[in-house]
Amino acid sequence: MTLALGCIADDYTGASDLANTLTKAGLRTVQTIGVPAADLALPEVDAVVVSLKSRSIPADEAVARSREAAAWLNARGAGHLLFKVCSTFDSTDAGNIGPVTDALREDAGEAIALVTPAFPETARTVYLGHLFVGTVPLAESPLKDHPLNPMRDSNLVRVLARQSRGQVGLVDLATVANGAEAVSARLDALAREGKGAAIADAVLDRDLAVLGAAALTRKVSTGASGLGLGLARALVAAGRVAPRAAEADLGPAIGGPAACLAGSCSQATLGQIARAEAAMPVRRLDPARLLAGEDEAGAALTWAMERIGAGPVLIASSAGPEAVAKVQARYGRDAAGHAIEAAMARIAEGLVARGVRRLVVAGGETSGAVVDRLGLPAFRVGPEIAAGVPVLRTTDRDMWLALKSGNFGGPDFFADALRLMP
Ligand SMILES: Nc1ncnc2c1ncn2[C@@H]1O[C@H](COP(=O)(O)OP(=O)(O)O)[C@@H](O)[C@H]1O
Ligand SMILES: O=C(O)[C@@H](O)C(=O)COP(=O)(O)O
Repeated sequence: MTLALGCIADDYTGASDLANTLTKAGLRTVQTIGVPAADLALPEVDAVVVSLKSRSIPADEAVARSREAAAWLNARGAGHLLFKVCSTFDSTDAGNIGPVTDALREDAGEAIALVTPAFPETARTVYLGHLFVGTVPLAESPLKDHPLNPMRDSNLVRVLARQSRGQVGLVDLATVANGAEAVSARLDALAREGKGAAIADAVLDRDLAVLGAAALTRKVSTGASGLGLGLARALVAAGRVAPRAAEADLGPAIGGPAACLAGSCSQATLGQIARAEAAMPVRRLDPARLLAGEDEAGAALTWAMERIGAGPVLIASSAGPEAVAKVQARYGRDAAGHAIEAAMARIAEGLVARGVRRLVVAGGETSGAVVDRLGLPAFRVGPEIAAGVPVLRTTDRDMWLALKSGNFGGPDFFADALRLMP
């Protein structure tokens, strides 16, 4: 298998978002969980997205895992490596976007990497290096209150510079408007000035096509699904991939009980949980009881099993910024996050042990904890539920999943997802 595109995603929901974008653009794509075993049987594909859970771990560990993934992808002939990060640039001043980009770029012998989280389809645009989420700058968006990585600076040149060893430059929209050659020339000029990375502006899909073509002339780039779309279009335009329609049939219906788990505290997910109350029973975990050592997970599982015969159920830990701040002040940010993720993973394991084969999970870290606990090796990509969220089918057993980035999906996301998981 020779890969046209090798991708390393820093979380599992981000990986399925990218796999969805690449599939829609005509690339046969598989999403693996972690760096695959050497003997993992994979279908013939154009792109592999290796999902890591490396967004919120120490930078040196994120670098080591990303290098392992790069080695696996390079061994399969990956023509270009895309490091997939969040379209809201979720990270802290300690990393990990800068350190991983630096490491992958240096290993590939490149002087500079193009970096852009722009993803216009989900209203993430970058202008003069400033990231906008919808109509507001990143630092005024709900991401300012993210439980793990509050984003309080919209200027990504500054944000990335704080995480990087070298300096960071800008490829502005006026340059992007002049086409891929102009972008490449600007990258060369910035590299001569000693810059190791450059944030690239993009506000429309056509800007992504330009950035994809420019990125493809180098071995490594960093971005969200938007850059994935640009790279996919460039690969097709260059004749390096023959585009194909997405697989229509991922296998027979599975049926049986279905459940949803939500650990994201994003505004979008909070609204989706509120809407789900009209459609299914909803159980809210009490983080304070859970962190005090009470068996909240066991109680939620018992609650679920009493109801699941009658239809899907939703279990959520999600809470608004004030409640999250209270829990974090008492137990610590990371300890609280990890304990809640572990409880969600335990609930998922219990549900699957009791026959659930249709599972929707909201939240990147939450999805990572759940999928790791279930030991799922890889997914094939099915139909799109909402922008950035596909239905997934496990490759080693009959199970449907949807891994939803906290911020994505329409108001009725949970019901929308279950409708596409027969
Ligand atoms: N009520 C809560 N209080 C504090 N932290 C929470 C609460 N509910 C969930 N969390 C934690 O918040 C984090 C949410 O991150 P994640 O699952 O990646 O969602 P998103 O996709 O919105 O980023 C997780 O670590 C989760 O365990
Ligand atoms: O690029 C995006 O916005 C998503 O693909 C993504 O990475 C979201 O991360 P979470 O919100 O943590 O799920």
